[in-house]
Amino acid sequence: MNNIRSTLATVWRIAVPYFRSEDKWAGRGLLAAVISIELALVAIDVLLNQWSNRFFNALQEYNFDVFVREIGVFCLLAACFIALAVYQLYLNQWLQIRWRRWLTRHYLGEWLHRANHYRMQLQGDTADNPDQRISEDVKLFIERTLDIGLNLLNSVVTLLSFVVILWGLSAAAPLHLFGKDFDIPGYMVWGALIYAIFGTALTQWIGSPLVQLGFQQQRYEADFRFNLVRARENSEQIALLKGEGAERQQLWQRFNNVVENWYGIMSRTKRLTAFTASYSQAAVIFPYILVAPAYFAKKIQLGGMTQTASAFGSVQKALSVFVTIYRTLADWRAVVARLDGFETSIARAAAFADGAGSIGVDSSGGGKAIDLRGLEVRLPDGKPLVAADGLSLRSGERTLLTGPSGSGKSTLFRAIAGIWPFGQGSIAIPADASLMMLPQRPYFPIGTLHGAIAYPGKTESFSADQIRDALDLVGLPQLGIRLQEDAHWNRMLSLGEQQRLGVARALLHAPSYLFLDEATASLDEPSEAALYKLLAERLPQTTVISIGHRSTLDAFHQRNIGMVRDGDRFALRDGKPA
Ligand SMILES: Nc1ncnc2c1ncn2[C@@H]1O[C@H](COP(=O)(O)OP(=O)(O)OP(=O)(O)O)[C@@H](O)[C@H]1O
Repeated sequence: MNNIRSTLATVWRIAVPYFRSEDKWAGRGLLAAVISIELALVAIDVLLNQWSNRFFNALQEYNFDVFVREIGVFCLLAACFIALAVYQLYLNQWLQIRWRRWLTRHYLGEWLHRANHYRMQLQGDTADNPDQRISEDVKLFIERTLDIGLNLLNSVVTLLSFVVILWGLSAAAPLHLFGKDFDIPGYMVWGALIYAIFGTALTQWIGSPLVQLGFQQQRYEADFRFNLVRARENSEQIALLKGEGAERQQLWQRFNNVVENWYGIMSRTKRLTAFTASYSQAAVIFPYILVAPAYFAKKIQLGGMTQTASAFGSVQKALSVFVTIYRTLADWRAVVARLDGFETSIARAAAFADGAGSIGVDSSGGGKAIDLRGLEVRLPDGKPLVAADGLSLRSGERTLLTGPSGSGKSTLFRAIAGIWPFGQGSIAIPADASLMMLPQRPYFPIGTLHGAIAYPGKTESFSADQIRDALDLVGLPQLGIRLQEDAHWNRMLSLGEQQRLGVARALLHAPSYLFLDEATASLDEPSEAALYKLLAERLPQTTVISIGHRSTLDAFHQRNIGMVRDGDRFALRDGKPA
């Protein structure tokens, strides 16, 4: 029960913001329309139930006039039913896409906000495969929530309407057994209730493992898909290392998880279907058995019997809603749990960004330098990595940071960029400063070369001439004619060419602080020197902080800072490490 309550609370938390958003009037209007149509459909069911009494009585009495009139009534009811059903589906789908559009934008906004996506990865796998959450789970959540909600609403209203009818019919056809009448008020209603309770309890008992199995299935499928994509992305490395065998084996292992879990689902579903199919077949005949004695004792007519059977069917179906939607319900709960995990993980990542106990980045200061105060950078598990108290990166100065591999140079850059929360102390950044990080492997979105270089700015922020000039400067004039070509540039260009493009990007954006993390390490020394010279000439106002291992870099920097071991961590010292 607690479980159900917490699932419903989560559903409420995920669903309600849309109906309070800027699209609330469209959302509320469509929802109201869909609900109203559902109620109208139940009303038609009630009318059809009464119709069946009149129709079958007319047949039994060979009354042709009534028969013809009732055919007309049926056609009218059926036409209304069809029109309502068509529009209900149409409006329901319309609501789904508007709701999904809003929720997807909301999640994209939160996920891609201030490095939340990166911190979520650092936190472990509470929100594995965010792509699945944002694309598939949002869609399923909306579809299933509407489906289940409408089903439940239909059941409640059907129940209320038909219980009254069935109660009346029970009085008209008293329970007649062994030649005697038993006076049990509403005995058909009780019959339907007992039947439904029995069905629901057994369904829950047989089907409950399906919730967990469904959750796992989605996870294994997403894992398998993600690793296929990863193999595709790294196809060159795999081919060069002749890693196809290893790749096949680990993909196969992941796929085996999918298969094994699927066998579990199959065997459970088989049992559940055997039960639910028997249950619904028995439900067809059960009311006839209950009223047959009264019918054969000539206490009711054929119409009364048919109406009773159909009313019993409606009450029983409404009461057994759980049995019919069990599979959907199981999937839905798995989807709700995943979206809940995703939201929690985003919230934790966001809290980390500005919470206590993590590194604080203050970019509202009025100073002229980036100041590290009491900074202690740690690993996610809390182990100390770098102590950097009192370091000041003064405006216009060019600093080279050196130190052993794994000493935490890149992580220090991440902390300054504000994406590494683990640790304590603060980093003050001048309010008007713009920071740009150039890593060893720059990232280029798939698209035109023009857009890839302008990234993260908009394509139109730079003219084709500006981009061509920058390409000439970094030694890639041959790319000038390919600006409009769509490609996966990270795959197409050599690492050295990508690094030159990274420098072109920096020239165009002209940040006030430029951090180069081995950003030219794949180039030969003369080319690297030429690029550093270019940066000094073209960006004289920019403060440059580089990480690099080559001694030739010294010539382009005024200051050297070394990382030296200090107990269980590294500390910063002016000058090169010994
Ligand atoms: N996401 C992470 N989770 C756990 N440990 C990490 C993570 N990222 C980095 N580390 C660890 O932090 C340490 C410092 O890594 P970092 O990349 O900052 O070193 P570096 O000095 O830049 O090394 P290199 O010169 O080889 O590039 C390494 O031991 C690394 O394994």
